[in-house]
Amino acid sequence: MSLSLSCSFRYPPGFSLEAEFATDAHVTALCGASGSGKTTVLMLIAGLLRPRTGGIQFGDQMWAATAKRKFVPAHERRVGVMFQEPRLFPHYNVQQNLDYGFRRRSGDAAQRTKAIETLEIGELLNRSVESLSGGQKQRVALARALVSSPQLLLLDEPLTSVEPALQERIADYVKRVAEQFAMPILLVSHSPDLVEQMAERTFWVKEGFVRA
Ligand SMILES: Nc1ncnc2c1ncn2[C@@H]1O[C@H](COP(=O)(O)OP(=O)(O)OP(=O)(O)O)[C@@H](O)[C@H]1O
Repeated sequence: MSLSLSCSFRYPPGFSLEAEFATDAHVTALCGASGSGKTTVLMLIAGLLRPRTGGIQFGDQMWAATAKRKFVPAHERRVGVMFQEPRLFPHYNVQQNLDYGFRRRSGDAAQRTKAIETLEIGELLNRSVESLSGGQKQRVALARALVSSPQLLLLDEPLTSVEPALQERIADYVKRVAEQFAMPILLVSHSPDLVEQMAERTFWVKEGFVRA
């Protein structure tokens, strides 16, 4: 499944972005310094921001085309997003957070079991989200995004708070999910090492420019 962006965006106070790239890799990375615009690209793809000019296409679906005044809203794109700060439901426990992702999009039971095992969250299922560490929350958020079976998964700095011993395993797992479940993944990272481990294709983001 291919994703292509040819668009621009500007935050009112000044930061502007131009993205011009296309990929059909299982795992694609956007790599760049802090403040270069990586999260802004993810938000445009997720439909949480609207391009100022140009368009965004995923497979045969045109998600945004400013010339045609077309904009498909976030909830119609079936995109899973894991933000840098895990956005879990604080009043639900871990199990209930996973159930939310699973039921919402009739997920795959084998994938759910595998996600729990690989991310080592089996012992956390009855814990409240508030009691988890940053790395534990990140693993739960990643599992929730995976079990909701999106057609595209966006991960913002997925392994930053995960301890190094687990990072490699999770990186391998994410790669396998992208291949086996036909779920392309676009991830954002400032770490070239991590990107090298996970992604088949990398695009560099520099001061608001992303180019193939
Ligand atoms: N809501 C906003 N309003 C105005 N400017 C913003 C807004 N959100 C982000 N910016 C600015 O846009 C630029 C790009 O931000 P973005 O979050 O996309 O960068 P990033 O590469 O993901 O950074 P980091 O790696 O630190 O998360 C930054 O200069 C940031 O200050």
